[in-house]
Parts: sequence; structure tokens; C-alpha cells
Amino acid sequence: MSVLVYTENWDGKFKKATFELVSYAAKVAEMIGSTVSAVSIGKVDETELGKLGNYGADKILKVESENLKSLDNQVYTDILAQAAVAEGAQVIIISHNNTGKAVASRLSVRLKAAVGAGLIKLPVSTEPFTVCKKVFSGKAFANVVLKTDVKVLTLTQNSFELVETENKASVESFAAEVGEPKTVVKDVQKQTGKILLTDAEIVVSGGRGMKSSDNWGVIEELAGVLEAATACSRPVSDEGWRPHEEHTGQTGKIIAPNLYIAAGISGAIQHMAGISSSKCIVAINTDSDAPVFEYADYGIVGDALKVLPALTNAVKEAKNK
Ligand SMILES: Cc1cc2nc3c(=O)[nH]c(=O)nc-3n(C[C@H](O)[C@H](O)[C@H](O)COP(=O)(O)OP(=O)(O)OC[C@H]3O[C@@H](n4cnc5c(N)ncnc54)[C@H](O)[C@@H]3O)c2cc1C
Repeated sequence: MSVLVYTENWDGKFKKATFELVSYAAKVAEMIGSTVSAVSIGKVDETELGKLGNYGADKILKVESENLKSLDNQVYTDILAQAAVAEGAQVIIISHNNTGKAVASRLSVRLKAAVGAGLIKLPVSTEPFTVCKKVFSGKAFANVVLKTDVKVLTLTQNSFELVETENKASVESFAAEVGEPKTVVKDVQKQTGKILLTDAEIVVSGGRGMKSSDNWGVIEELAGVLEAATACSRPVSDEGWRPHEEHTGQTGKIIAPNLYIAAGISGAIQHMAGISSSKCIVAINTDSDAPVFEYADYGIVGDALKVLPALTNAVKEAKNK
């Protein structure tokens, strides 16, 4: 019996989100009196694999093959299903990112397992196995009972803290049958020199209140000094002021940074659905009745075009002290 966690890597390196997932898996294993087996797919060196032990993995199953250079949902699902059966996994934990969403649903069919998708904290109880997720665009929480023997859980990024342990994990090659990928990636164009929105600890975001794309310099300057990513509301990307990949919300990216600065954003429910899990929200708006202030930890009533440069200067001064 074990808790199986899929530890995704990017060019052979794990990110913080992976370690959060392993920390979460270790706590779930503790709750059900089990151990953690981590599955790593693709080429990752032993030192990097060893880091998974520091967050609570007991055993690491590595699967390497020429066919695993890029993600193919069906092939990856197949490997995880084989690992789950071999390890007698009761619970399988995956990140609630694009990979996780694609793989979890396939795994659930394959293993006849219920899915708890987009979880935000540890299971509320194990008897019955009850998980907690946000519903109605973040307006409410739902406790969902998963009744199947095997459960698949996807965890929202940045919703669980890293827990370091003294654990040492064993690393084994797992001889999975690896099928031919049906999806072939011909070309990858990576963003360079930019902090990815989904990885960012700090995000500076602008809405229609910024008035025009010409005013984005003040957002970028603050993001620069804070080493933050930039984001925007949907009308901003619809207007073509910013690229669509920056749009957050119900129909955009769902993020949970440590700090989200919302400038000239009204706080419509569809926007907040994508960012309300942020640890700290700072809102800047000229309208003191703007809905965004209901969600904000700190609110500044004022013109974003003046407040943002003042914040940038304050951060620069604080850094120079
Ligand atoms: C099905 C559906 C899905 C949607 N999905 C999304 C989504 O994923 N993401 C999303 O963002 N929206 C989404 N929307 C749109 C959403 O309902 C809102 O219309 C949108 O979020 C509003 O964007 P905004 O806050 O930038 O603009 P506005 O609502 O126009 O708000 C601008 C704000 O800026 C303030 N302001 C004006 N001037 C200044 C200034 N100088 N300084 C500071 N503040 C100023 C104003 O007081 C106002 O509060 C969706 C809508 C629907 C129907």
C-alpha cells in the first residue's frame, strides 16, 4: 500500500511545485499510515531525484525511455497506472496543472478511481475519505467524499507549504511498458528572460483601469524590481494590450502567488476565480467601492499610474538600505 505521487520535471529539474506536491503526499501518507512512492518520468539525474527524499518520498521509481522526451498524456497515464498497480497505491497525487488535468481523468478511468480535482488542502477526513475544493469560481468550498478504493487527487499549486524532512529515498528503475507516443512535439518555443506566471511568487497585474497598453511600463517596472511576473484581466488581453497568456481568471490562468498586486482591476468574480488563492492581495483602485477591496489584504485608493511608480521607488529605496 502506498501513496503514489507523480513528480513532473522540466528539462530534468524539479520545481518548487513538485516539492510541494511531495510534501503534501507525505502528509496524506501519514494520515492513512502509508509510505510515499514518487514516479519520475524522463531523464533526471540521481542528485535531482534524491531531492524528492528531502520532502518525504520513501521510494523513487524512475522511468526513462527515448519515447518519453515530451509529454504524451496516454503514454504517461499508462506508466502511472502500471506504477500504481505495482505499488498497490491507494491514493495517487498529481499537480492540478495542464499535465495533471489531462492525466488524472485518464487515470481515473483506467483505475476505476474517483478524482478529487483542484484540492486546496489536506483531506478533511480519511474515513470516509473526504477532500476539500473550491467551487462556484471560488465563492464556496465543497467537501467531496471519494468512495472508491483508489483515489486520484490533483493539488492546486502553491496551496501547500514545503515540508523538509531528514528522509532518504531509495531510487529504483521501474520497468514500465512504454508505448509509442501518439503526439509528437515538433517545435518548442520557450519564453526567455521572463518569469513564468504560473511559477511566480509575486505577480503585478493590470486591468482596464490602466487605460492603455502605453501605460504598462509602470507595471513592468514594479515587476522588475520585485522580480515578479506580469498579468492582466481578460478585457486587457481581449483589447490586445497584453498577450493572452497573461490573462488570469475563470477563463485564463489560475494562480496562487504569495503576493498579487491588482492595479485598475475591478475584482469581478470571473477575475477573482483565478487569483483568490493568492496568499496576499494588494488592490489599487480609484473607486473605494470596487469589489476587489472585499478580497484585498491591503487596499490603496488612488490612481494606479501614480501609485505604481511610488511603490517602485519605495521598493528600490528599501533594497538600497
Ligand atoms: C463567462 C465569463 C468569463 C470571464 N472570464 C474572465 C477571466 O478569466 N478573467 C477576467 O479578468 N475577466 C473575465 N471575465 C470578465 C469579467 O466579468 C470582468 O468584465 C473583467 O474582469 C473586468 O476587467 P477589469 O477589472 O480590468 O475592468 P473594469 O471592470 O472595467 O474595471 C476597471 C477598474 O479600474 C478602476 N480604475 C479606473 N481608473 C483607474 C486608475 N487610474 N487607477 C486605478 N484604478 C482605476 C475602476 O474603478 C474599475 O474598478 C469574464 C466574463 C464572463 C462573462
